[in-house]
Amino acid sequence: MTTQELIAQIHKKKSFLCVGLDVDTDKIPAHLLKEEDPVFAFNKAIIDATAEVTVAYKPNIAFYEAYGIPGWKALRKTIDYINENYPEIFTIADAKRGDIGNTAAMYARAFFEDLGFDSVTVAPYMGRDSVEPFLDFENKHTILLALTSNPGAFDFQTRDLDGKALYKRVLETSATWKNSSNLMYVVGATKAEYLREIRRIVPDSFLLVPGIGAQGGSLEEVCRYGMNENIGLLVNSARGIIYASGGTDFAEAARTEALKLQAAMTAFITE
Ligand SMILES: O=c1ccn([C@@H]2O[C@H](COP(=O)(O)O)[C@@H](O)[C@H]2O)c(=O)[nH]1
Repeated sequence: MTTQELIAQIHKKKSFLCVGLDVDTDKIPAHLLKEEDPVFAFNKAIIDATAEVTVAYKPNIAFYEAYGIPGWKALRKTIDYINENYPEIFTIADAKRGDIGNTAAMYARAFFEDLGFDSVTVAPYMGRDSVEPFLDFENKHTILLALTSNPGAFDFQTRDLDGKALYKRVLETSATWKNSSNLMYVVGATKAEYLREIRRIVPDSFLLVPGIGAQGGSLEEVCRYGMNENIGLLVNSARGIIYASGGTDFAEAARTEALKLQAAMTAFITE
């Protein structure tokens, strides 16, 4: 998907909501456990209930890898279901990969070519040659970890490197790489106060912002400091939406939560 198509969809749906599909079989409604593929059954119901107000889905790959081969099958069915039924929706493989160049190229093939995701999250710490193989793919997007939502972000990312915080070096340096227009960045909603500064460095890039809902980040602050003239944000919520109810009404409850977030987002979108 092109960035322009993503922007058009945001304006059409008046939403920049990304729903996280982080499926834990200990948390899904008990009646689904009788299904042949409970993870896919859960995702399908969540997707159908939320697609109208959602512009991106983000399965975190850990939640599929944890179930071995059945988990990978559920992931493939999920991405195929989205691509076949909701091709206008942007898909993110939250895999946080990063390795030497020839290995990175295989990760890129796995997520972009084989699975057919629009984007993948990548850790920047092995540097240019570990990221550029992802950037070679046209109309595919590499979402680099910049300033993450967890408390451990302060262990390294905000530390000084030659007079500048490491996360700022990541933003500045990556922007000089080949095909850097295919880059987006992860910035945690719990770090909203950094967004003004981040926007000075990457004014035009899309930011994937996890950390509202269960992690306590503020949507209002993210919008106030992080929005650019193309909106430029994909705000993710997983647990706050997909586990809104543990009963048979789980999909309806997820839709209600997604609608609440979309309504809050709409207020920030000016035509
Ligand atoms: O900095 C980061 C990077 C990624 N994540 C991921 O986003 C979701 C958040 O889920 P919630 O349930 O809405 O908290 C999850 O997949 C994380 O691994 C993040 O939280 N922070």
